[in-house]
Amino acid sequence: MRKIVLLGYMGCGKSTIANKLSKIIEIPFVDLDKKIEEKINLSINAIFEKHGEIYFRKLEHEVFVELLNSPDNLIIGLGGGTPCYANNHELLKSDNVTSVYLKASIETLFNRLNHNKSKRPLIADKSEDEMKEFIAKHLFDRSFYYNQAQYKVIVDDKTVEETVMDIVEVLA
Ligand SMILES: Nc1ncnc2c1ncn2[C@@H]1O[C@H](COP(=O)(O)OP(=O)(O)O)[C@@H](O)[C@H]1O
Ligand SMILES: O=C(O)C1=C[C@@H](OP(=O)(O)O)[C@@H](O)[C@H](O)C1
Ligand SMILES: [Mg+2]
Repeated sequence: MRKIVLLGYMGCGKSTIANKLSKIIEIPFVDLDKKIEEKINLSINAIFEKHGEIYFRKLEHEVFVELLNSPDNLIIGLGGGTPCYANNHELLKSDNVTSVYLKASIETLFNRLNHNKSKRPLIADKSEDEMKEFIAKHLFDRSFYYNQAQYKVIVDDKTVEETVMDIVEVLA
């Protein structure tokens, strides 16, 4: 069954946009991070703290594969790192998957993440100056994987509704 997969850097809006898109196109939304948290009954922060990032990436891969193999039509909101580990980007090329990269500038990401970092272990402890540099470098490293997506939607200066409508057009 069809899977619509939203990917992109932390803070680009995957979870927010997927939630709204789900209501409009009437396909259920599953957030990969939430599914991971439910599976082992720990928050993302606690998984990183107790078990480390490598364990998280393994779990993330397993849950992503489970979702892709589920018999339902689904919108899947990935974590920012999902396409960049365990060859997950190859899974985006499956016939039943439509992948959409929500592309945000460093400035947009910085503005959104600066007030919203406590639940994101990779940036939680960073100062403002460190954040800007970290996002710039990290986004550069990850762009290769994000650019594997079938479609790209720019999210800068758009409302949630505008981005959702752009995705609806791409999917039509
Ligand atoms: N136009 C917008 N589109 C999407 N998110 C926005 C927008 N403006 C502000 N935000 C905020 O940015 C944050 C995006 O976070 P989230 O949806 O969790 O992104 P991701 O899942 O990609 O990390 C949310 O706090 C959301 O309310
Ligand atoms: O970019 C990353 O490596 C991560 C992004 C997070 O998801 P969001 O992109 O939804 O914040 C979450 O999976 C974890 O904190 C790691
Ligand atoms: Mg998210």
